[in-house]
Amino acid sequence: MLDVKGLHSFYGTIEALHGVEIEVNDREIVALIGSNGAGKTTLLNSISGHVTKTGSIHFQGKDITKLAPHKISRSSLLQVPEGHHVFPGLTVEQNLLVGTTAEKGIRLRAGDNRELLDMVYEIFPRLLERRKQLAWSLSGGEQQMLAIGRALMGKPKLLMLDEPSMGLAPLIIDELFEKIVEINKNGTPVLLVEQNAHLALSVSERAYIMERGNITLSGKSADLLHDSRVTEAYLGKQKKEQEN
Ligand SMILES: Nc1ncnc2c1ncn2[C@@H]1O[C@H](COP(=O)(O)OP(=O)(O)OP(=O)(O)O)[C@@H](O)[C@H]1O
Repeated sequence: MLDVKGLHSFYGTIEALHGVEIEVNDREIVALIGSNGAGKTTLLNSISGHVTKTGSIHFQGKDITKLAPHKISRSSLLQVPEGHHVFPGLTVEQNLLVGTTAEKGIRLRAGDNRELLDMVYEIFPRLLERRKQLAWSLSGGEQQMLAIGRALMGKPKLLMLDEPSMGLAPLIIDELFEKIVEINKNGTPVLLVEQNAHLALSVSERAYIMERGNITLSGKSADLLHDSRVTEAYLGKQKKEQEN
């Protein structure tokens, strides 16, 4: 499905990723874990075509290494960036309809997209309740659901989520992650960037641990959940954050 080999990514002359290799298979949730600055966002942005790189990225057997970002998203490899990016002055439903434009040209009429809207509303009933509300008036959790819902409107063949739990209260995070599992069970593979190692490992099949631009550990999430190297790295990060 997604196969990244020997990936080196650059900001100007600075190399941020040093030969990263990951793969995501059909139907999997794969987690990418690491502390601040490890290179997780850079990896997602490299896959979606926003960062200069060398190496190779294949998606569904096609070489997408050199494709422009809009062409990559047209092949239904869709990314939900960090932070709850919504169009604040549009309603919930208008935000969702914008999600269909990447693939098919502009079509902002609900009627043309009824099935897709119904599918998103079934996963996120809260968005249905709030469909006429302006997006700025939603809570952080609802905005994150809307950002994910908008990506679902593009019928992703792979969904890349960057820190969906960022800034959300624990109960909302639990609800959001149940939805992510549901989306995956409906057939969409997910590459999930998440600093909360425990949460990420609990919902994923496999995981990669990133440190300073390298993958340092990978394996089945169930095994990594009990691996002292993971626990220690995660607790180390928490400790550092508490000190700051
Ligand atoms: N636009 C940029 N220009 C220059 N350097 C950057 C840029 N974005 C990220 N970096 C650097 O690349 C490295 C990886 O950062 P990245 O944001 O990918 O890490 P991350 O694991 O996603 O961390 P976070 O959890 O903070 O988002 C860091 O050293 C960071 O300072």
